[in-house]
Amino acid sequence: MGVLDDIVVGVREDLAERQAQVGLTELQTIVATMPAPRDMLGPLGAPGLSVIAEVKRSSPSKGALADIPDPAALARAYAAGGASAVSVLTERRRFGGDLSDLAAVRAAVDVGILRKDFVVTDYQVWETRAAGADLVLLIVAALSDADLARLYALATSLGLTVLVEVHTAEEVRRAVDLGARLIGVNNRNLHTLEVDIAQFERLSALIPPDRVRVAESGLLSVADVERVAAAGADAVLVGEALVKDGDPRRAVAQFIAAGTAAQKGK
Ligand SMILES: O=P(O)(O)OC[C@@H](O)[C@@H](O)c1c[nH]c2ccccc12
Repeated sequence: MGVLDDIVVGVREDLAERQAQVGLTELQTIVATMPAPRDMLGPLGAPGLSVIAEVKRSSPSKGALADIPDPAALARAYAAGGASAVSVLTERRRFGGDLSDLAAVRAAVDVGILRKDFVVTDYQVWETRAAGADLVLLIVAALSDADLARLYALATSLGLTVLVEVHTAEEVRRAVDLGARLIGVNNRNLHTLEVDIAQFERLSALIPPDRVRVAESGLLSVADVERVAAAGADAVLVGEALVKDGDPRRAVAQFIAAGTAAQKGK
């Protein structure tokens, strides 16, 4: 089994526990009382490079990255630096995240929030919406076409913006056929955990220009951000470089400025 399949097994076990605590009907009742999620395609597709800044404690590839005792404080720094959205990892076993991190971030910032997890069931989509997220990640490599289409339709009907994640040309085709408006190229192969920023450069050209393009993972320096911005990225999704930086607010602002200049220089 690749790493991705392994992770999904654990995710399904944890999910069964949460589902035993809070039923689907209860989630639906909560959602019915909530305001609509924020529009995210507008801000992410706007001129200039957008940053989606991630709250990430650890990862299967790198192990522990940062303790992050106060996710809300980190999210506030990201927003102050100009991040268009904050991504919150809610997977527990490998990434050290939790839905309570998302709730804390929701209470702290007014920018968009992406729930970053391995969503494979309808229940998780409702859970994402009930937690106050505006965006949800769907990973093409983890889903059949039928599941991908069903989860995409459900998320969209709940007002969520879906970030559809791809890593190969075939997955780009599946995302485009689905009608995905927001497509993220993960530079990390989730089966082997290998990272190659050139993956964005290769696949970006296959994504129609009317879609919003996100470069994800492995962007560690200003030069990395400039490279993907010049290759057509509308937004970048960054975790490690920001959680390890002593001044995340400055780091976000610097990525936005450098990436925006690199887009113009194309
Ligand atoms: O920490 P990095 O290399 O900047 O990566 C952030 C983000 O792209 C990464 O966390 C990620 C992208 N897609 C995922 C899917 C599941 C878990 C994690 C991810």
